[in-house]
Amino acid sequence: MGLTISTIQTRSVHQVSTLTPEASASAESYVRRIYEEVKRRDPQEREFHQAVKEILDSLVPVLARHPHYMEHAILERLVEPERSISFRVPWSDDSGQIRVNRGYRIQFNSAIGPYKGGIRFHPSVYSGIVKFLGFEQIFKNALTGLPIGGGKGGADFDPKGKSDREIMAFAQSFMTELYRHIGPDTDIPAGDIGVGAREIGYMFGQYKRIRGGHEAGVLTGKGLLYGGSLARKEATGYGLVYFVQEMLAAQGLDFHGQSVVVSGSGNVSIYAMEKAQQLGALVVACSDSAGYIYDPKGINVDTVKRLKEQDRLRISEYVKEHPHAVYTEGSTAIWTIPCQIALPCATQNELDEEAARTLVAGGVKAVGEGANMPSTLPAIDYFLEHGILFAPAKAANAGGVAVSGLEMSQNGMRLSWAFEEVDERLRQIMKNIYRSAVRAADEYEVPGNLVAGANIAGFLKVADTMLAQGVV
Ligand SMILES: NC(=O)C1=CN([C@@H]2O[C@H](COP(=O)(O)OP(=O)(O)OC[C@H]3O[C@@H](n4cnc5c(N)ncnc54)[C@H](O)[C@@H]3O)[C@@H](O)[C@H]2O)C=CC1
Ligand SMILES: O=C(O)CCC(=O)C(=O)O
Repeated sequence: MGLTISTIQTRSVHQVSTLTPEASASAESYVRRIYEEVKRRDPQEREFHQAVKEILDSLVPVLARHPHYMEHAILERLVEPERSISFRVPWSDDSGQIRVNRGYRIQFNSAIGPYKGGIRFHPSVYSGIVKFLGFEQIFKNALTGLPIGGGKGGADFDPKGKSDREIMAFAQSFMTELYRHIGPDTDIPAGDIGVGAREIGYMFGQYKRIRGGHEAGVLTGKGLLYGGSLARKEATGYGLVYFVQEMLAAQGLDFHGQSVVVSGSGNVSIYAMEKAQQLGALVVACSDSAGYIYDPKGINVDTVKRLKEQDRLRISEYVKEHPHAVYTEGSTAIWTIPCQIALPCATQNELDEEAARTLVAGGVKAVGEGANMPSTLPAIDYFLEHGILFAPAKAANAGGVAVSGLEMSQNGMRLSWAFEEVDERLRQIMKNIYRSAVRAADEYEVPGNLVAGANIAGFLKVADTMLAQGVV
């Protein structure tokens, strides 16, 4: 079915017809000043600058219409974490050698609830990555409608090639410092890249050992045997597809019969592929950091699950079992495969402007971000300018943290909901997020621009709460 979006959009939404030029100019110069100050303070934190810029560009019409947010220095306060913790993580490897990594927890904003956000173990982790992720989490968590603030953590530890014992030693040492900063009512970490049920299990065990008792609600993404929620594992990927489903439905489209490319082959990617296939899509490609596989018959998700979740092998192994599929070295070339729906689910900045041009030339109709900040700012602009339906990460991948919120509720009530019940709540939350983003985009006269809509809707909730709580 054909698809057109009548107005040309970009991320920057500076022209709002109902505002005076003076109000817009004053808001623009204010956000420019904030952005320059963020860069001056921490010049090396490029990913954080990018995340801040995306939000600030969206907020110009809000600030122009409601200058009291400027008067109360809401943005100055929002871009500064409430607390940044960085710590030493010593551990010994299987040869007995002592190694040292750096751990982080950024407690960014607790206006609407306790800090909530995942932990990433990856060699690229540094303050700029943890801060961008924590900053995104503030607005994403607000969009879920649940009472959770924004935080994020991680370490520059590389889990690749490590034995199970080494992973446990690292996770225990990480928690031996982290435990004093977290708790079911203060800060509730979960997984992210390199941190899944295994790592959460080791961290939970260590927390319990240090603290005594069984505070189930201190971590989410736990195993089902000790307080985990059904459907948390599936939640980010399924939620992404539910969000894109809403976005497609508004244009009279659906997943059925569409060819889909999904980057990554981790937690988000696997369950995005599974749900897209359940809805009748043909998922033809996925990747890992080394390369991608193309399977014209449709990716066998059970094989990917076994290779990645169980055997922890490279995606290149897939072609041994499915010889009609093709493996290609180099992960970013996955975007050269023509598709109708692209779901970047691997990592930040994995989809640049050149990839966006290639996807548009190949006939892409919709892009849904499963990873955090997977598209560069020029790539987002290119999609919006070319009328591509674009589901931004902080709205589209909010299903994971939303079900984490539901896991906290179940832990608090000491009960466990059925898979179908959690899945249905997730579906409803994703619908609500989509509607809030559409409504905010309409209200600020950028209809169809879900980047601006999601940023504005998330911001308003946090900003109004901060106003209500005074200067803290
Ligand atoms: N796990 C969750 O619930 C949520 C995760 N996210 C985001 O989704 C993304 C993926 O996270 P998970 O699936 O949890 O991690 P994961 O560790 O389970 O999987 C990450 C996948 O991405 C691949 N990858 C890493 N770098 C890559 C690269 N440069 N090119 C291609 N593939 C690459 C890895 O090989 C792996 O297959 C991250 O951006 C994360 O922040 C967002 C919301 C929730
Ligand atoms: O489930 C959570 O608390 C964290 C999810 C997360 O890290 C994310 O939304 O990026």
